[in-house]
Amino acid sequence: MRVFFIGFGQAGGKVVDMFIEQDRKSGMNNFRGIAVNTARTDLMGLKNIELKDRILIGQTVVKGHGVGTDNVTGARIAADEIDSIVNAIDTRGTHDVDAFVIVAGLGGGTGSGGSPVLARHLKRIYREPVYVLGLLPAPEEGRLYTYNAARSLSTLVKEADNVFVFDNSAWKNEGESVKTAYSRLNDEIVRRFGVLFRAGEVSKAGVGEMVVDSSEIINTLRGGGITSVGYAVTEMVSERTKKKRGLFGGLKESLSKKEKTEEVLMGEDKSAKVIALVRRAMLGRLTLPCDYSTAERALVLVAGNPNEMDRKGVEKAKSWVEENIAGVEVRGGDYPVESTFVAAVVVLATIGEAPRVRELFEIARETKEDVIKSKEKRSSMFDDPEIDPLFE
Ligand SMILES: Nc1nc2c(ncn2[C@@H]2O[C@H](COP(=O)(O)OP(=O)(O)OP(=O)(O)O)[C@@H](O)[C@H]2O)c(=O)[nH]1
Repeated sequence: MRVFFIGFGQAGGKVVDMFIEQDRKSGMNNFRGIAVNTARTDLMGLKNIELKDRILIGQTVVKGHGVGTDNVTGARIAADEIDSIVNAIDTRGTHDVDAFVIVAGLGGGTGSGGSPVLARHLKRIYREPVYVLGLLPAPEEGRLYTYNAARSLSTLVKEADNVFVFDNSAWKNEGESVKTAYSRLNDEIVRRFGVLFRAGEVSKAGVGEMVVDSSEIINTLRGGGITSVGYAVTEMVSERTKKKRGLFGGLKESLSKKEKTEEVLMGEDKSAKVIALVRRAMLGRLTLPCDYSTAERALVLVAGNPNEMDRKGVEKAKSWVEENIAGVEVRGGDYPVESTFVAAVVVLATIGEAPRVRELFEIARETKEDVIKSKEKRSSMFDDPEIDPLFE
């Protein structure tokens, strides 16, 4: 899949910078990316996005210092400067792009407020789908972050074609602060979404048996709403690969009778391993912990060495996923890469129930009520008819 990333705000910029780095290292050149921010220093800190692709907005309003966690200002600045953002995207080239992915921390100001505005405009201008990868704040960051994230997320589900959610709090370790966890969390994000977004593109390892096309990813995400992604990885080198690579590698292709029997057993073994890997991906830690049985659609992607791929295994794993989600649409296939590792990605699309999202909205509702009450209290303190102001 050819993806155009837009990193909005500090967190979004950092994550997109890492996607670009990963893409460069893989030599595949599938990703294109720009960063948009109201803070000059955040843009200066990026390493892989070219200087000309770092767009500073809101200079006349915040003078390059960021919007200070005010996402209403973030949204206003994005709306005022939408032409220059879209222009930067256009200049970078969009003719061969399969999808746009906006990445943003939903708890802050610039990315939280700006990403729904940008999603709306991109959807109006382009035919390609517009997805958002939204990072949820940890509760310890305070109620303002939670309130911002709830407002941003509720707008994003209306404006974007689908929202991938990554919950920072689900991924930081017990006792660890979210700030010290960032680089580990970002590695996790880029690893799983990198495999997903690169699917369908021809890698050095060739073409897969059951190739996942970008249209399958797009169809999986068609239902909108929010989506969570599972991932698992294992080292999986069959005896045959080892033998081929080993001391006698290349000397003989014909296997003895005993070895042939072993191959058949290994075939089944490979299939069982693929199924186990996919189960681990879906039942393990998801980007957003959720009730997977409420997912409307799913995509199963197995990436690894073509020798270790097993069509039957992928098919059985897809059936297992189908039995466990609400809907019946499960797409999937393999994706060959030159590696001794095999990774499974399970996309649980259009989820109906995620406790963290419910909690986020609950806290946001209470926060709004508290803010209104304290405003009323403050204004009543000065609201004394006996005391005349100096002038009206
Ligand atoms: N996963 C992850 N989350 C981050 C990172 N940096 C910030 N966040 C989260 O993103 C939210 C804040 O968003 P930022 O991107 O820093 O804010 P911004 O969009 O630049 O907006 P302002 O700074 O208010 O102008 C918080 O909930 C942070 O926990 C990061 O590198 N990785």
